[in-house]
Amino acid sequence: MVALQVGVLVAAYIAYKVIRSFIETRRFKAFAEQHGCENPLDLSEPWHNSFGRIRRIMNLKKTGEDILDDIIAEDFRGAATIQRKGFEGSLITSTVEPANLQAFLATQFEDFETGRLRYLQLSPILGKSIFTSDGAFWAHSRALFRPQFSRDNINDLDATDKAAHALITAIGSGVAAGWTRDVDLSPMFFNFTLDTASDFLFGESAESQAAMMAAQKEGERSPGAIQSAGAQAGTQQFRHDFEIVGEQLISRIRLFSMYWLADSISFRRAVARVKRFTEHYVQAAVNTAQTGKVEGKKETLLARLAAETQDRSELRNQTLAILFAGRDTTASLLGWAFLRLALHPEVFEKLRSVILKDFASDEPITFAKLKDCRYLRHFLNEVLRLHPTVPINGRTAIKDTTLPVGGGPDQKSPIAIRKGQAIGFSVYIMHRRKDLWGEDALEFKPERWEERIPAWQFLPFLGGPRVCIGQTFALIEASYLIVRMLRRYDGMEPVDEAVMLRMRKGLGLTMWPRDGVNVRLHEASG
Ligand code: HEM
Repeated sequence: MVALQVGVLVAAYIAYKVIRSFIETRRFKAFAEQHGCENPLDLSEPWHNSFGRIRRIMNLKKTGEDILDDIIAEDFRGAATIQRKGFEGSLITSTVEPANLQAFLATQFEDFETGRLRYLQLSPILGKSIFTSDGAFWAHSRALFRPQFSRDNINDLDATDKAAHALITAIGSGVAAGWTRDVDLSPMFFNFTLDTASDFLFGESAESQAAMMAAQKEGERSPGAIQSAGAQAGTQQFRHDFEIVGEQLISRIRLFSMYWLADSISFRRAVARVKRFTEHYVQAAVNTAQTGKVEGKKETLLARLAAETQDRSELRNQTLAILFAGRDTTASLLGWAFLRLALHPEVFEKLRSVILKDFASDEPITFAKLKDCRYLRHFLNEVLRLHPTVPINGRTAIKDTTLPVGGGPDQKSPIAIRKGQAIGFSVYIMHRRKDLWGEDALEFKPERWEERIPAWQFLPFLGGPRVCIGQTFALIEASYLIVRMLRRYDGMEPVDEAVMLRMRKGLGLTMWPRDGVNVRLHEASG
C-alpha cells in the first residue's frame, strides 16, 4: 500500500515537471519570437561526446593542449556567439562579441549576475565577498571599497617604491660586463604585488621579497618554523599553495555545475594555509576597531571593513578576495610585459628612451606622470590585449532576456536568454579576433594604440558597474615598476629564447607565463 502511494506521488511529481517544462518552453519560445530572436550556432553534441570535451579539459597537463588556443578558440571558428548543451543538459551560451559583452556587463547589467555558481565554485577560499556576491551584499561591499581605491589613496607611492627597490635588490648587481646573473623575474613579480597589495590592505607590507631572499640564502625552511606572516609569504610553500588553490579554482570554473569534481586533500590543505596567512592581520584590525583608531596612520582597506563588521570570516573573505584579485593579476601582467620586452628589443629601446625623457632620474615618479606617459600606456594595453590576465569569465541571467547579436544564419539577430542560463565569455579570444583587430591581430604592436580602438572590444578589466575596482591601482603599480626597471637596465635578453617564444600559459584564476620570465639584464652605466 505504501509502495503504491509512493509510486503515485512520484508519477504525479514527474507529470508536474513535464507539464511545467512544456509550459515554460512554450512561454520562452513566445518571448523569443516577440523579440525577433533567432538561435546562435549550436555546437551541442550527443551526451557521450560531451564527456570527451570534459576529459580534454581535465587532461590538459597530460596532453599539452592549451585550453584557450586549442579548445575554446575551436568553439568560435564558425561564429562569435555559440550555444552548447552542457553534459548534464543545461544550455550554455558563449560569446566573444563586443556588443553582447556591453549588454550583459553594462546596458543590461540588471538582467545578469555573477551567479550562485561562481559562489559555489570559489567559496572554499573566498566565501561570501565582493567577488562572489551579487545584489545588496555586492553593492554594499563595492560602496565600502570604493573610497579606498580613489586617486588620493593610490597617489601615495611610497610602498610601491619600497617594493620596487626590494625587487631590484633581489635581482642583484651585474656579474660580468654589466650583465646580471640569469634570473626568473616571475616569482619576484608575485612578491612585489603581494607586498604592495598587503600594504594597501593592511597598512603593512608582507615583505615577501625580502623573506624570499633570506630563505634562498638559508635554504627553504619548513613552514612550521616560520613565525611572521611576511616570512610565510616568502616561502616556496606559500607560492605553491596560491598556485594549487588558483589551479583548482579554475578547474571548478571550467567544469561549470560539475565544479565539485575538482577537489582534493592537497587543495583543502592549501586553502587552510592561505586562510591562516590573513588571520594575523584580521585579528589586528579587529583589535584596532574595538580599541579605537590609531592616530597618524592612514586608514587601510581592512580597517575600513573592520569598522563596519567584526565578523572574522567576513573580514577574511573580503581580504582574500582583494589578495586574489590584486596579487596574481598584476604580477601576471608584469610577467607578460617583461616577457614581451625580452622578445622585442625594438620595443624595449623605444620604451626606455621615452621613460628616460619623461622621468628624469632625480625627479620623483608621480601618479600624474605615469598616467600621462602615452607610449607606456600603449605598451601595457598591447600586453593586456594579447595576454589578458583574466581570459575567461561568465555571468548568469536572472530573468528571461535577450542579447543584441549572434542569432540566425548571418549572426545578426538578437538571441534569447532564459532565466538561469549561463553565459560564458572570453576576452582572450575577443582580443585576438582578426575581423576586429586586423590581419596583424596576433602580432605585438603597441603602435596600434595610436589609432582609436572601440571601447567594448578591449576589456581586460571588463566594464560597467562591476569593472575592476583595482584597475588604476594595478596600472600605476605596473607602470611604476617598469619605469624603475628601465631606468636601471639598458638591455635584457631571454635566457632561452626558444622556450620564451612558446609563451606557454599557466592558468589559475589568472593567466601567467608558465615557464617563468627567465632573463638576464644589463645595468645602465652612470
Ligand atoms: C592587471 C591587473 C588586473 C586585472 C587584469 C584585473 C581584472 C579584473 C576583472 C576582469 C574583474 C572583473 C571580474 C568579474 O566581475 O567577473 C576584476 C574585478 C575585481 N578586481 Fe581586478 N584586475 C586587476 C588588478 C586588481 C587589483 C590590483 C585589485 C585590488 C587591489 C583588484 C581588485 C578587484 C576587485 C575587488 C574586483 C571585484 C569587483 C566587483 O565585483 O565589483 N584588481 N578585476
